[in-house]
Amino acid sequence: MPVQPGRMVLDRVELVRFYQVKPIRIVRGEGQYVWDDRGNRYLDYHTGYGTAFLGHRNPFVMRRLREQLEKIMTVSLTFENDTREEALRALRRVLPPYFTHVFFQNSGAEAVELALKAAVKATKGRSTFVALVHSFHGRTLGALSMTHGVKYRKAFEPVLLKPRWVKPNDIEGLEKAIDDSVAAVILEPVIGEGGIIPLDPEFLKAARELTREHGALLIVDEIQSGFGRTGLPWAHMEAGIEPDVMTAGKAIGGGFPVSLVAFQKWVAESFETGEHGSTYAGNPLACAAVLGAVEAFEADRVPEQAKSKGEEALRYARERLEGLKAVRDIRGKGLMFGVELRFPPGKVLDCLLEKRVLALRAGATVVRFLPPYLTTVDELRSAIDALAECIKNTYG
Ligand SMILES: Cc1ncc(COP(=O)(O)O)c(C=O)c1O
Repeated sequence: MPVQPGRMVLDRVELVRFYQVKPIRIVRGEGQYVWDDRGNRYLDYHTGYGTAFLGHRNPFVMRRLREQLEKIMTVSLTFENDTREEALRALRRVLPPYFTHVFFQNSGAEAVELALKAAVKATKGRSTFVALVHSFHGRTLGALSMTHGVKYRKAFEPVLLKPRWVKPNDIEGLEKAIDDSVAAVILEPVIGEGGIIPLDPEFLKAARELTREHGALLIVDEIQSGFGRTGLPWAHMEAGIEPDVMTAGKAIGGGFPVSLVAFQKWVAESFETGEHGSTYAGNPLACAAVLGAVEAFEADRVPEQAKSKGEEALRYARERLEGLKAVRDIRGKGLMFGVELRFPPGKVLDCLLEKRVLALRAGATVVRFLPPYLTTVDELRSAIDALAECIKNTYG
C-alpha cells in the first residue's frame, strides 16, 4: 500500500482497546494453570471468562480436535458430517430430555440472538421481552438490549429492543411484567457478569408458570452457569422447570469457540428452512470440541466434582472472610462464586494476580471465581486465603 508522506507506520496493526489489559503475557495453559512468558505459574480461576472450565487443553477435547484436524475443518450445514452427528448423539446424553433440538453457533451472544428470534417466531410475531436487572446476555444489538448494565449499553442507546426489567427474585414484579404481548422472559439461573446472583427456585418456577399462562417462552441463558459448573448439569434443573429454550456456550467447547441453542420440539418446529443460518455453525472442528467436552463431562463426573468442591469453597470462604469489614456478602453455586466487597474490587484483583491467582470482577463490587472443575480443594482454600490477605492489605 502507498504510504502518505509524514504518516508514521507501525510494524503491526493495533487491537482496538475495548479491554483493560493486565500486566502479564500468558503463553501456555495446562489444566487449572497458566504460565506467563517469564515462566511464572498462575492458578487460573478466570479461565477466559469461564471458558476453560474443563481445564486448559483437556485431554478428551485435545484428542478429538487432533483427530478432526487430520480429517477436515469445515463442512457447512448444507452437507452431512459424521463428527457433527456424533456430537449430536453426545449432546443427547447431557441435555435434559425436554430439549429435542439444537442449533450450533460460535459465541454466546449469537446463541442469545437465535433464542430471541425463536421467541418472536414461536409467538407469531410478539416482540416484547422481559429481562432481569443485573443480567448480561452479550454485546450484539439484540443480546445487548437484554443486558441491563448501563456501562455496556450507554454508547449504543437507543438499543434495538426495550425489555421490561424485573429485579432478580421479585415474583410480584414478574407478575406485573408478563402479559399476552410478551414473547419471552430471558434470564440467567445464576446471574454471572452482573454479580453472581443465584435465582430462587420459586422465582424460576413462577417464571415458568407465568410464561406458560400467557403464551410466552421461557429462555434460560446458561452460557456461564451451564455444563456442570453449578453442581448440576444445567443450573435451571434445581427448580425442576422445563424451559422452552436454553443457550449454552463457554465450557461446552473446552476452550474452543462454540455455543448452542437447545429447543423444545414445538419451538424448533416453528422455524422454517432459511429463517436462520450461520457460515461456521456446526463446523466439524467445533463439533469435535463439543464431543470431547461431553466425554470429559461424563468420564470425570464434572457436576458432582463442581458440587462438592464448590460447597467446600463456599464454606471456607465464609469461615475466612465473613468477619472482614470490607466484605458485604459471599454467595454462589458450585464452582461459580463471588465475594461482594464494599468497594470496587480492582485493587484486590491486582493483588491476587501478584499472588499468582487469576480471578475476575462481576458487577461493580464482586470478586468472582470461575475455577475449573479439576482444581483441588487445597487450591481453592489457598486462593481464598490469598483473597483474605489481599482484602486486608487493601482495606485493613
Ligand atoms: C450469561 C451470558 N450470556 C451471554 C454471554 C455472551 O457470550 P459471548 O461473550 O461468548 O458472546 C455471556 C458472556 O459472558 C454470559 O455470561
